[in-house]
Amino acid sequence: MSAFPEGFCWGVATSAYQIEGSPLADGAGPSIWHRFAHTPGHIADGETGNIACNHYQRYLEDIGLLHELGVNAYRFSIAWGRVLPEGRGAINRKGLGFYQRLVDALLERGISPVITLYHWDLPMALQDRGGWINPDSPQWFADYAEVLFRTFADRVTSWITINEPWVIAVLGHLEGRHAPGWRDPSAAARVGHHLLLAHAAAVASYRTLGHGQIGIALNLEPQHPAYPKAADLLAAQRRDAFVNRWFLDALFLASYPIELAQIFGPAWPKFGAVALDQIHYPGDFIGVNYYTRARVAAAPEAKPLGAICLPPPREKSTAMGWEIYPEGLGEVLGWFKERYGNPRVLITENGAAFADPAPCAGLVLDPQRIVYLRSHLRAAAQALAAGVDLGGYFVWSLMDNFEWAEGYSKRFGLYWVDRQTLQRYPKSSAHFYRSVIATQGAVL
Ligand SMILES: CO[C@H](O)c1c[n+]2c([nH]1)[C@H](O)[C@@H](O)[C@H](O)[C@H]2CO
Repeated sequence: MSAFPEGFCWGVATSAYQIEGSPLADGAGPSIWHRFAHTPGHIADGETGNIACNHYQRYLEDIGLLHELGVNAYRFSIAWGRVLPEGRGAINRKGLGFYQRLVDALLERGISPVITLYHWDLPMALQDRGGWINPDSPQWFADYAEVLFRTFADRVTSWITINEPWVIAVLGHLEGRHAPGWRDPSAAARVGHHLLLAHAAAVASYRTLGHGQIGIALNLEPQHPAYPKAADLLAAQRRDAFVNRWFLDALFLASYPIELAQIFGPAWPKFGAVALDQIHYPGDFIGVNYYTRARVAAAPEAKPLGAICLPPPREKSTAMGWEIYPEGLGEVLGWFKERYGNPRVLITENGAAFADPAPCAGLVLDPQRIVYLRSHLRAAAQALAAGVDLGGYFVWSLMDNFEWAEGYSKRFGLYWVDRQTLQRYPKSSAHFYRSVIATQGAVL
């Protein structure tokens, strides 16, 4: 019996800097990840996205892999700097042309493009104007989005404005682990707000230019007390406000959790009612990027949250050290039905990195990933049966790629990529996912 309805959106996801390579080809302007990766000490093994998976040259081959999987959708991002090398102003027709060829080739194969406008690779030229702390950044983004809405108005009907504003604000501007590598609480708070304003401006623009659906993708992670202690419960609630409700409440309730002013202290801006009303723009769907949960223990010395996350037992961990916890996907999906008016939800990322073996006779055996995907797909099916308005599921990722600060050491793909030859090899999880799609989940 099929666990998912006819018309369910089955896809895989990637992002430009992680797979394309050729970051400066055909007039493209460099991104902040080009600069960050080329700065020694930021990326494991000193790797960069200069080559990545060379998708910029091999995109037709990769569309062949999508066809082999039987997906009906493909989520990818557009590199802003390929289209607008200076981030604003003159359009680089060669850069835009790559994405036009990619979209047309997808459509020829009956695969719906789901385009992420921004997956972390801000043009360096805009970073040199302050980047996302600049109050003009929402307009920069809306102008860039308009170029793409007009270019693809007749062909693309599913858009994601921004991938994981929390990661951009926190990893990029508070912890400094991602580009642009800042460690500034005030900047992080303002970046988060400007990203929400940018999302709202792009949604408003799409309402006049497009006739499809547009949303945002959030990284969401249940925060559970490590032990049945009041202090751990309070720490988990604080971290839930910081990781999850910061953007969920802003988008759906037009308010920031009160904990954020306590967490950020004087670095938290005094947002007025107008500013809060401007960020109340969830769009047509919400994208959920789900990987794991956190087990939170109180730690007064661990400023500013007063909380730490305990590592999961090794036998329940992925190669990233993240706990394998499929129940958490059902919990997160339930939030939308219980708290936020049951909007349309897409699982825009779900997957895992494991220490995959090298190919043998052209196939990589990855049983752990099959177990991971099966358990999470079952959780998604249960949420759907419980009334969550779930419209689709995207595996992260199509193929092994540049895993940001981890370089190429962490493999999330359904296809294994030989780092010497860039040859793609199917993993057994690709065959599993193909069977899930072909049976609408009946094999789960
Ligand atoms: C806590 O995980 C985040 O939700 C998350 C995990 N991931 C992401 N966000 C990003 O959207 C991808 O670019 C990463 O490659 C992928 C795997 O790390």
